[in-house]
Amino acid sequence: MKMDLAEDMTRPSAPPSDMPLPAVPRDLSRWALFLDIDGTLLDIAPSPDAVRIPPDLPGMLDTLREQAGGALALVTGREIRKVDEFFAPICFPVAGVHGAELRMPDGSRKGTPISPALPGIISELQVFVDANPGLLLERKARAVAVHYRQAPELGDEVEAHVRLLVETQETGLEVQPGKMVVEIRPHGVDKGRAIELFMEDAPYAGRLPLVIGDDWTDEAAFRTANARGGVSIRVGRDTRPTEASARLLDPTAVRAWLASVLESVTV
Ligand SMILES: O=P(O)(O)OC[C@H]1O[C@H](O[C@H]2O[C@H](CO)[C@@H](O)[C@H](O)[C@H]2O)[C@H](O)[C@@H](O)[C@@H]1O
Ligand SMILES: [Mg+2]
Repeated sequence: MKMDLAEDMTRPSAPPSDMPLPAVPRDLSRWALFLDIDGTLLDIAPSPDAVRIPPDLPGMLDTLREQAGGALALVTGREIRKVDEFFAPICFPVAGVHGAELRMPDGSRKGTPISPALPGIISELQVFVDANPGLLLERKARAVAVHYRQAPELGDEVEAHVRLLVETQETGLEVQPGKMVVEIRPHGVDKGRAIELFMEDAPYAGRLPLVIGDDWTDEAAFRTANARGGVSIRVGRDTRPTEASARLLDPTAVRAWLASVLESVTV
């Protein structure tokens, strides 16, 4: 059975001593904020559509964006259309599908081509999921995810099956493991590269990236933040290796920390 180390909420709540809590930035004009969604801003739920959006979260993020001169983006494995549903009516700049879709602050979009191999892989995965109760298929335009949260004992089998489909032929796709999920995303994209693209232009250019994330896909974003002298904050209680330099324990702590950032700049 796969270990979902990144989110075992039953563990004691003390952070590892070598990972400090992040300092609260006082001058938001120096920072560009890049925030992951699932497991960071939102608590993990039993299934992708069961997440709860805290009612005050969209407004708080919007105020943060305003206080940061617009230099905030959501960087997520979700599709942009799903992010818009979550935060409606507010439309944030977004890197969706682990960086395969981008919406810039002016509303312009960039996206990687859809792999011609994807429809066939999705059909095969649907058969696999139908044959294994508890598995759930999440379809995206450029990607697909097999969730095993309701059948954790199938984690290894899911990953092996997905790797077989993706890695034994030329697909232009890559396997992206996550929390109780194995995803397939376009080759050559990651959250770090997405942040680099945002950082090329106003209002992000010239600022320091501050990245908050909780999962394997966020490690590329942490590397980008670190390489640019920014701050990388890992969310979680476990001790798995990470390139982040600071830690917050869970999404509740993230939301409280972001509220404290706002307080420190608006007082
Ligand atoms: O990059 P993120 O914003 O963290 O998105 C990563 C994936 O998150 C979602 O799946 C995860 O959250 C679900 C809801 O809490 C949970 O049920 C699932 O087990 C997690 O893997 C989402 O469904 C994926 O599309 C995202 O790529
Ligand atoms: Mg996440």
